[in-house]
Amino acid sequence: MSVAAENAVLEMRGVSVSFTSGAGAKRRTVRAMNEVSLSVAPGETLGLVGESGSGKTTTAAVALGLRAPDSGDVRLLGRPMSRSRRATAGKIQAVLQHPHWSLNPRRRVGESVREPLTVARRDLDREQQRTRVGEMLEHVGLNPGFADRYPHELSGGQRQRVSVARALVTEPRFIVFDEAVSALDVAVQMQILALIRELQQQHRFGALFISHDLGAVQRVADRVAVLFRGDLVETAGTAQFFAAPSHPYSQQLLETL
Ligand SMILES: Nc1ncnc2c1ncn2[C@@H]1O[C@H](COP(=O)(O)OP(=O)(O)OP(=O)(O)O)[C@@H](O)[C@H]1O
Repeated sequence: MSVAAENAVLEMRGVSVSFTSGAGAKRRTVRAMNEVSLSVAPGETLGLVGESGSGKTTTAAVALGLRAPDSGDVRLLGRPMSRSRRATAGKIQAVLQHPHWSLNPRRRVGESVREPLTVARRDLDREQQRTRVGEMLEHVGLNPGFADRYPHELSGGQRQRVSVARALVTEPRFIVFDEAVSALDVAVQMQILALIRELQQQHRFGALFISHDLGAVQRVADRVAVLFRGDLVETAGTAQFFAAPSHPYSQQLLETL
């Protein structure tokens, strides 16, 4: 085991997931993940790239403890991954493509940011939780007064800042960003990517940054892992990957950049 894997926040070893769909002659099985091994160290961002259908979303679901693999080993902070929400509460968070998947449109954003605390930080009373929410909003560059607004009153970039605040509020050790900037304008993407980097330096969370956008990955990731039809075909340092990708599929991906 490598030194990085020993104290990894997330580690997958030989993880496989298959899906079977259809019936009779149309029945088919897809290997969404085939013996995938990867690790994410504290304070590190692993970029995960690959074309549509390569297994990125499935890998995210396994990394978040939402899907148990058919085989292989998944460890969070050195312990076997639990699928119990209570066991992982506060330790893992996700930032998804569309803030409306994590922000309830009928709830003021302060309540959405507070919600993870109600599960993970029962030691804090409501007032303490509200104070923490205000601090978090400021931390992601929003006025604490945004807590009283509804998601539709915010711009796309502001909403994604709220999603980042919600993800960070419990001080998680590991965050999955799944196409987290893909729906934003380029200028706003840059701001959010810079924010993620800045927050990571302060909080040292490990991150899995999933994106089909290689430019975004180049900006935010320390290492890059490439999925091709469920196989992890290459893992390399970001500079090395973009300068000289070793796998033919990686080279092909970079040609489209
Ligand atoms: N619930 C499911 N039932 C059947 N097949 C599935 C299911 N989820 C995923 N698959 C298949 O598994 C493979 C990997 O899918 P996955 O969504 O993980 O890829 P992806 O890289 O995230 O794609 P995209 O970028 O389009 O979201 C695909 O062939 C997909 O069709």
